[in-house]
Amino acid sequence: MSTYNLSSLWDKFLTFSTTVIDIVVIWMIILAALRIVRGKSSTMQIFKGIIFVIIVDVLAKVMNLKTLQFLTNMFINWGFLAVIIIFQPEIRTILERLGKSSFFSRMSSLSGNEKEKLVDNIVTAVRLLSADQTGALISIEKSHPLDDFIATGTRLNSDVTAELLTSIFVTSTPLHDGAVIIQGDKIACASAYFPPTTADIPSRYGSRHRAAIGISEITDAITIVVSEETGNVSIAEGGKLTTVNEQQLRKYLTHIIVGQTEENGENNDDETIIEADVHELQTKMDDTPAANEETILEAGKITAEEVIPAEQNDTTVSSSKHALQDVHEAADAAAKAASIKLPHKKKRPTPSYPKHNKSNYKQSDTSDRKQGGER
Ligand SMILES: Nc1ncnc2c1ncn2[C@@H]1O[C@H](COP(=O)(O)OP(=O)(O)OP(=O)(O)O)[C@@H](O)[C@H]1O
Repeated sequence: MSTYNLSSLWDKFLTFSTTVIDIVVIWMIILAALRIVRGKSSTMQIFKGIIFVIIVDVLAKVMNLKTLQFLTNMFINWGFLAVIIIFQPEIRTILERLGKSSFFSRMSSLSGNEKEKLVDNIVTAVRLLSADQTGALISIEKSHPLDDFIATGTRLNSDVTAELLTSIFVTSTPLHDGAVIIQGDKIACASAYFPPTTADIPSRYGSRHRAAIGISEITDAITIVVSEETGNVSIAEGGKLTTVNEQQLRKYLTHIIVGQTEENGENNDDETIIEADVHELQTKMDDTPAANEETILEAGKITAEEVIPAEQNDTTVSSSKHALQDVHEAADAAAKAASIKLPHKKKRPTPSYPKHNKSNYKQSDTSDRKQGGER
């Protein structure tokens, strides 16, 4: 084969490759833009309008329609400026994401076994925290680095184990306040501060849930919240909070971290968990239904004096070491039946607490300490 033929073949190959790269890049940009505008109906309409004009322009060129071509050209030339102005927030989001994304995120460097172990440890810890009604806030870093938030807490860089996670949130320990951040298979820090959301959310959600939603609005992290008040477990992602049970949590984390869906599960509702909003799932870890919406809506109107003192309940104070919790549960049940919402158990007046046995004193003390120690 002559040198001329070889060089012409090489030129053709180069032209073909650059055309393919060009098409792939444009396609990726369109996909990224679609992903961002999806769900925002007004932006989507404008986006569809632009695509329509581009199609008309191509057709006008193919069919050699001069006037139509002049009009679409005018629109495209000037429309470019208009698009930058109209899509300013979206363009900002794209650029921010490009800047923040770490292509080789810590999670992706873990082996399959390490990822499964990670899911297992998190789920076990959350189960224990939920059963104990110990409040917790755990964020799992995905592609957006959480270093800025880690800097607000106490650095740990320890392996993720269920034991360590549960110990961190024990209220008598110095690190329990704030959030734990998980990077890869390490607990990067505890006691981190997240900017709370300013969104209008139901009053039953306090600062812990606001912080979880807040971080999920500005990063792609998955944040798990365990409510101290109810033991409910929720996942905050993309500005949405969804209450989940243990099975749903495991399935969701497996889907996100290991990257696969459990095939044998009868309940194939990952998408529901991702898409459902705050009102939809109200399942406690043990599948006990949570308080109903009306009860919760009353929350703001209840004063400490309206708490039903433990002694007035029919319930006999249990001699078990969970006596205080039994009393709270009985009081909550009575209040729920009467369609009222009790304040958080920490805020109930002292007469609510039985003072009969040692364990009750212990828990009462912890409760007081907690109140003093909280931000
Ligand atoms: N901005 C924040 N960043 C990190 N952690 C926070 C933030 N705000 C509150 N917290 C944590 O949440 C705790 C207070 O939770 P609070 O009771 O107000 O919220 P909640 O949403 O009602 O949760 P719960 O159902 O557990 O009571 C704080 O002690 C702290 O540990």
